[in-house]
Amino acid sequence: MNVVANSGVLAFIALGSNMGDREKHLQSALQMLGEHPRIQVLRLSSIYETEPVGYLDQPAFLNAVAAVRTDMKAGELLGAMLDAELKLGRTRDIRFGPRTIDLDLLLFGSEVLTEPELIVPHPRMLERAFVLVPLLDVLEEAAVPGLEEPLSAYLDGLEGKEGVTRWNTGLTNN
Ligand SMILES: Nc1ncnc2c1ncn2[C@@H]1O[C@H](COP(=O)(O)OP(=O)(O)OP(=O)(O)O)[C@@H](O)[C@H]1O
Ligand SMILES: Nc1nc2c(c(=O)[nH]1)N=C(CO)CN2
Repeated sequence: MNVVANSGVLAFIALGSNMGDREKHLQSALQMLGEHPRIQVLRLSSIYETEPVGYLDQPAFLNAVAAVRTDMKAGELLGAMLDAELKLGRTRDIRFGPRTIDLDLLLFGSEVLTEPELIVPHPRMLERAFVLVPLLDVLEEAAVPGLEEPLSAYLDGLEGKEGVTRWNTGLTNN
């Protein structure tokens, strides 16, 4: 266990992979986040296999969401996430295209940030069933700032949610 204990901010991170050993990439990213001295991984959603969205000519993804606690600022947490992506061989070629690992910061407590390099809540999360389905697995105490309806109502209205199916896995955060 690390130093964060019960203080700090509750944040939610989306994980996605559609290249190589997808499950291993999710597992490694989660492990790297958990080994960071200022990040405590609290919960991991179920893993979902999801049809690609945005750029369609690419393999299916595995997606999940982790709930973490940190005493870092949002920008510092994003830095740790980018480090983990780089260590796992992430390159940025095609926008919305294939990737070994993608880590997106969905929510950081109730903060609203609009810097170009960090927008929170994540600007596309409400349009993405591959984010909302796992987020609803782990979201308990966190509210999403600025919502007019419960998060599940946004998922109900989305096309493409049939493309999100539970993936049988032993992957767990325990
Ligand atoms: N909430 C956020 N989470 C992660 N990155 C963000 C966020 N807001 C802004 N960014 C910026 O977006 C940049 C590009 O991110 P990335 O390459 O992961 O985009 P993408 O995965 O192709 O698209 P998407 O963000 O729609 O998933 C990052 O370098 C980061 O600075
Ligand atoms: N199903 C799915 N589709 C995507 C994903 C993803 O994680 N899952 N990530 C993207 C890049 O932002 C673009 N499209």
